[in-house]
Amino acid sequence: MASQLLGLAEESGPSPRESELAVNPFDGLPFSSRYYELLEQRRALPIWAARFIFMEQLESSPSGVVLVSGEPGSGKSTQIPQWCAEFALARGFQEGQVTVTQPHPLAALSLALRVADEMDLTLGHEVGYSIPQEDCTGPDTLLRFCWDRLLLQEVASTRGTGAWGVLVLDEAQERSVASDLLQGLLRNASLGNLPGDSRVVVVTDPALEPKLQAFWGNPPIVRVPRGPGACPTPVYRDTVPTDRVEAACQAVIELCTKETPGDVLVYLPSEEEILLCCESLSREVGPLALRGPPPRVLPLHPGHGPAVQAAYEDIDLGARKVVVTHWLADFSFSLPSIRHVIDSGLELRSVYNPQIRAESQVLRPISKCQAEARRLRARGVLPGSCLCLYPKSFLELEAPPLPSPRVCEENLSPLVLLLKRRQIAEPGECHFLDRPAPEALMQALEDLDYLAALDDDGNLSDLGVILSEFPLPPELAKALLASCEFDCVDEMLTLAAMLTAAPGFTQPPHCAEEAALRRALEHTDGDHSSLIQVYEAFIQSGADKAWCQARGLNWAALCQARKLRGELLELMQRIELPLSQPAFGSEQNRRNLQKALVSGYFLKVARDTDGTGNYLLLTHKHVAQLSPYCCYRSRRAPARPPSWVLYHNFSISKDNCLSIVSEIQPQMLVELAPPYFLSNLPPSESRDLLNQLREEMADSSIESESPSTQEFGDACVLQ
Ligand SMILES: Nc1ncnc2c1ncn2[C@@H]1O[C@H](COP(=O)(O)OP(=O)(O)OP(=O)(O)O)[C@@H](O)[C@H]1O
Repeated sequence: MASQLLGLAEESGPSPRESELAVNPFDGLPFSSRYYELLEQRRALPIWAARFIFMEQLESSPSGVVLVSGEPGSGKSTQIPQWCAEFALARGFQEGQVTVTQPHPLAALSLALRVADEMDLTLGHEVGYSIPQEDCTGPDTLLRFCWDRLLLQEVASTRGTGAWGVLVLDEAQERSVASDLLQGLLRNASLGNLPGDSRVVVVTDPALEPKLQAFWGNPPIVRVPRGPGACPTPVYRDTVPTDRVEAACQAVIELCTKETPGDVLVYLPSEEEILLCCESLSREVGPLALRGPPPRVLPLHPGHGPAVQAAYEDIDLGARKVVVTHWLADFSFSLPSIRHVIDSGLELRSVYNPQIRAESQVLRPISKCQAEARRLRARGVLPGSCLCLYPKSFLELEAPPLPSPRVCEENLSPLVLLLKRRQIAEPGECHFLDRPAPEALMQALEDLDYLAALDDDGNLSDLGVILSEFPLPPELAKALLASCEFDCVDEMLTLAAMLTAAPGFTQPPHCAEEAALRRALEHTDGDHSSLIQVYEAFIQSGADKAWCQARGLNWAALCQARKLRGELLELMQRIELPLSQPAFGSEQNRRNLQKALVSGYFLKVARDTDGTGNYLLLTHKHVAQLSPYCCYRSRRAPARPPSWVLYHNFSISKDNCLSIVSEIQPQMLVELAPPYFLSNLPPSESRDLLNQLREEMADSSIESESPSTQEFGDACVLQ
């Protein structure tokens, strides 16, 4: 037994005198008093009772796989990684470090902070984390928390060591694409870098246990016993409120005025509603005549960044915390002080439709498993409450039992590119927990083929190999590669970072002054150039937060874009791609940028056929409008909207809109898109126009090598 070998302080529970002598086996330093303070809390977690059995199963599992199943908050995410580290330490870390995956980057960061504290080790040294644009690990890191998508990217590309002694796949019930795929690959033993005597621990909510048990072929299961304390019986509303934010605010105020003790957790469907609710509560709870200090209202969603950690802190002792969140806190972020839950029963999720290559924001009931997880958040020794802002029949009739597998709801092109990368598996053959729809896989293969990422045999081409190195959607990676050819790498790097970090305006300006400041950042060439202009102005401002606030820009997202840009630049230098000097603003640069963009985004082109602002998408007969934040709509004296546009996103939710849009010339499309893509377009007036243009351009290039065809002629190297 690993822990017996180590004789860890946890086993014996030393007296204060003994504790002065106990030494942390991971860094050789004496344990601090904080370690013992946290050890008391750890011992009180339900999972502590399963410690012995877990260590035994980890040691002796015939397949090397152990399944851990337990309710939210029972201590799985914080304790299992530490026990795995003890196991690996007893074996001298011969097989490599312990890697723990999380489906949300913020959860990986937050857990690394907590576990480093509990283990009395230094974050960034023995315990680290890897999330987008932040690698807080070092050569001494023994235990790493990692966003699951990053790990998948690491094992598929040449980045990272890829070796681990124990791999913990946490929160399997969330069904992220990366977690499902990693399980499929491990199950097939398709990962060449899987070391000989390594272990895999899959951690889940009990609701997914039977499915995982069958998938993994009956591995040993460690079931975490139920914790002490009662779980409140949910109280249901008779109807679903028309204004969820208002209903949630009123319920919080009622709890506050009744002075019912305990922190409150509010679940709303979207980030937008979380922000509205926080604003409204901050206004309304201040004037309440309460005995203690006013409640602290805290948002908990990905856009709030590392500040979400405040939900765990007790800065203002005695002040009630009201944490407003969404699906992010269904299974992650166990806050022990919560006693009251207010649940809207809904979630807003982005769902991809491969047939029309569009994202839609779908407002839907949460699964029964999520509803139960939310209710369990109010469990505790003190009496709690769970108010459901919907009738009991609502979820009984409409909700699925488990969260939907994301592999059935996301664009699979990046996934297929990764699978093809190390010939890990043919996407059609990979062992998925739930198979994605065949048409979704077909669309992904078709798109990769159009992007020239595949060769004639359907394997990854040389270009495809380079594309797979980038942590970007394939079309954006292609545009970045094309920028090497068209001498606009500097600008495209900025654009790739800005499109990924998405720091654009998402709310209307608050006042005339803000609107004027925003207008000054708009570029006549379209939204893509505006994004570059915003980034450059942000850097010139010295990355100033107040500068961003005055313009309604997300400062944290812009900082993230700056980091990502640096990361992409480093990657390009490492794989020795040619770079080019900045030239933003020149006419030549303008054209080059358009060419690079069209090279990657030719699949996302639309045409306004009659000047009314109704755009017909080229790849299928769908009509869309420009987003309200598009620069062509906010111009003071709008000229006729551009006829041909290239867009970054098409969303078919409430607004059916194209966002991040720039004008293009159809000639450029004819030159830069693969000819068979144009031939395969569904019949339309636009396709006829393009084919006509192609013939004319072919004729004129035979007659004379005109400057324009010469200019486009060098463009097909990447096809
Ligand atoms: N980031 C953190 N900061 C401070 N304390 C934390 C943090 N994460 C967890 N804890 C503490 O550890 C306890 C156990 O949480 P843990 O995340 O291990 O449970 P879990 O079973 O994994 O639940 P979930 O499935 O919700 O993640 C919490 O009740 C809380 O006291």
